[in-house]
Amino acid sequence: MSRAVLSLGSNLGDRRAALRLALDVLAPWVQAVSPVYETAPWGPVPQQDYLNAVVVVADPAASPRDWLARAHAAESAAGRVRDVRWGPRTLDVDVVTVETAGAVVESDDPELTLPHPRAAQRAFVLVPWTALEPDAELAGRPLAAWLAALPADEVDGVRLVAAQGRA
Ligand SMILES: Nc1ncnc2c1ncn2[C@@H]1O[C@H](COP(=O)(O)OP(=O)(O)OP(=O)(O)O)[C@@H](O)[C@H]1O
Ligand SMILES: Nc1nc2c(c(=O)[nH]1)N=C(CO)CN2
Repeated sequence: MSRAVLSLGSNLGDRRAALRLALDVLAPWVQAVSPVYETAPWGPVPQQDYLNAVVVVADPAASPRDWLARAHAAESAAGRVRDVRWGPRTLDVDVVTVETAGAVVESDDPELTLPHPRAAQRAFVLVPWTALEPDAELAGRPLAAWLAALPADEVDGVRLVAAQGRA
């Protein structure tokens, strides 16, 4: 069994529609969908607030590359154009972590680095993931510990807007 945690984000166009589209593309594999949060932009690029959520997906046969391909398929369905790094986008789907047969996959391949190297610094990933799996670990450390290490204003910048995954 392959199980993955995917992060969804949108801050361009109809943000709710983009998250819904991602859930539609990923529907065959979705096990759980977090609440939706409105989040202050992370990173150096000034831009609009995002809607973010996290989904847990599973598939007996998927490889880590399959999850990346499915993430990219969802982004393409939302018309994502790749331009500015960390800039605004209709839909961003990142592969946060993958488990195969219960073991966390580790990879330093630039095309698919696992676990995602910046997830632990992102309240917009940690808060929705914690809502789904409060006892989960990332890179060997509980999510709560990563969150406690972040500046309070970054965590406060993640605001619940919809209690269920369908925004
Ligand atoms: N865990 C991962 N999840 C998604 N993409 C990844 C991952 N590891 C490496 N990549 C590579 O990163 C490339 C750029 O991805 P993307 O455009 O989503 O980056 P970004 O959202 O601007 O920045 P970030 O990677 O910090 O989220 C992708 O083409 C992909 O091959
Ligand atoms: N809050 C928030 N900030 C971001 C996000 C995101 O999904 N949420 N995605 C980015 C693209 O890399 C850059 N900054």
